[in-house]
Amino acid sequence: MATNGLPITGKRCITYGTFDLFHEGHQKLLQRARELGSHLIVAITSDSFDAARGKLNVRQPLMERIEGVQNSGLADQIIIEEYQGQKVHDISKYKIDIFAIGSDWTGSFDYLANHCEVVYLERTAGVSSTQLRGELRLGIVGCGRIAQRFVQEAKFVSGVRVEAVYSRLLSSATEFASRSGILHIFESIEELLDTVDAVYIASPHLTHVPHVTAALMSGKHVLCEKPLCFTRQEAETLYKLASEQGVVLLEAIKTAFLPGFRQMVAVAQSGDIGKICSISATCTMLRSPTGREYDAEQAGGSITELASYPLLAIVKLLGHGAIDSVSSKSIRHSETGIDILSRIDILTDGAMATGTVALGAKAEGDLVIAGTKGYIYVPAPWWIMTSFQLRFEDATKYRNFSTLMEGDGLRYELAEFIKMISEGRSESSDLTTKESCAIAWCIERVRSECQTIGVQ
Ligand SMILES: NC(=O)C1=CN([C@@H]2O[C@H](COP(=O)(O)OP(=O)(O)OC[C@H]3O[C@@H](n4cnc5c(N)ncnc54)[C@H](OP(=O)(O)O)[C@@H]3O)[C@@H](O)[C@H]2O)C=CC1
Ligand SMILES: O=C1OC[C@@H](O)[C@H](O)[C@H]1O
Repeated sequence: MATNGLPITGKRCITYGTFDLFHEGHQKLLQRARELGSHLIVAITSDSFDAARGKLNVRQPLMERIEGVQNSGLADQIIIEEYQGQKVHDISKYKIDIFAIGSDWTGSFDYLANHCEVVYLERTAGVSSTQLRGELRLGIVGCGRIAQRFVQEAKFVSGVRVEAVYSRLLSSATEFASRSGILHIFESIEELLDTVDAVYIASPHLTHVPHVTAALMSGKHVLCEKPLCFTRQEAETLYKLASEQGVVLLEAIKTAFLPGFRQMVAVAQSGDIGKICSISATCTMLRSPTGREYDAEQAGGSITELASYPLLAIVKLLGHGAIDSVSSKSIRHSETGIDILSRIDILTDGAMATGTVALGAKAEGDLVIAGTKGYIYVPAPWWIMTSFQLRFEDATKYRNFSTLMEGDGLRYELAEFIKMISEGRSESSDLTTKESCAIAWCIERVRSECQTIGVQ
């Protein structure tokens, strides 16, 4: 008898894994799996499947991981695992007798016992891909709403451990640390910086520049919440400092790192919609007038809180060097004076863009990118996009795109940050230094020349 062209002489065994940085533990596991039968199939996870299930810090691309398994000489056949539920299909397709997997998964695959024998293999103690990748010790500065979400998301990114926290108030940091299982709490940012390899700055806007500066000065990699700063000069100074110190500085505009946004940018730039001539991006989030976002002393307002998102789309799609003019109009809050709704207009040679942001008005948060041949429509909330549609004059010729986004999306920026550090890269193509500086420049122009058209 033959299955997929392969003769069967005994039991057929299958095992699954990522096999990143192929090591002795993998070798021994495959050896044990091989001894269970006469034909061993090794299923290696595809890059996109790993990303979709939240395994975001795999060092080697699929081809290199395949090579690692091949070089072991232990696999009779290698296949790729691409989707959830594939194991059941594989067992039937390849006429599998035994499903084998490391004992760290004990219990997880008992459901396959209806299809074949399930064996959990002993793992080699003291060696793992995680160990080989090493774990970056991350400190968090500020422990408010975004930090709370971030610390949960960080659990899904391998190669990093949130180790310490510093906040303005020791009581806040202590409470946050005990809720999140963080070991070290510090009363000063300097003490925190002494203990970690990298920091995530999640404190309010006006603290970003001093905190980032302190971290870079002490040679730490920095992931900083948006907006990184309010002027181009500040942005350029910070990136120069990062480069001089040989560390990574990344602005955490989460949208830039989402699989959906990456794909949308690629489609927009593919020529399918022709030449981009107009962008309209709206981002509104109602916030309490008593919160940080309405506090003028803390640089509150719709522009500082939300403009990073539309500006990211505009700068990414029109080009960081293409912007000729930036202007804006705002409606302000009668009591605090902050802008509760602002419209930013950007012109380039041959294209125009509008970003609308609001903390005190609600609108459809969609994104429309118009081109000479068609347009892209991204439904609300586009800044955490998971789908978009390509549309044309002939309304029947649309194409739908959808991508998986795990959690609330923050894990992707962290995964890119960790990858940059491990690969010794100072630039991310998702959000380049120049793009981040251009966004800071637009915020600077808008803040200095904004026309108030009324109060509410
Ligand atoms: N990417 C995203 O989706 C989001 C990004 N953000 C960005 O993150 C930043 C923080 O926003 P958010 O979490 O909403 O804010 P919060 O007001 O909820 O939290 C801010 C935290 O910073 C602490 N803090 C205040 N001043 C200082 C200081 N001088 N030094 C250290 N810590 C300080 C406060 O703690 P304490 O009790 O100690 O004063 C508080 O825990 C903003 O810049 C915002 O734009 C915000 C939300 C979402
Ligand atoms: O960037 C943001 O996105 C999420 C919101 O909750 C937050 O206020 C804003 O800063």
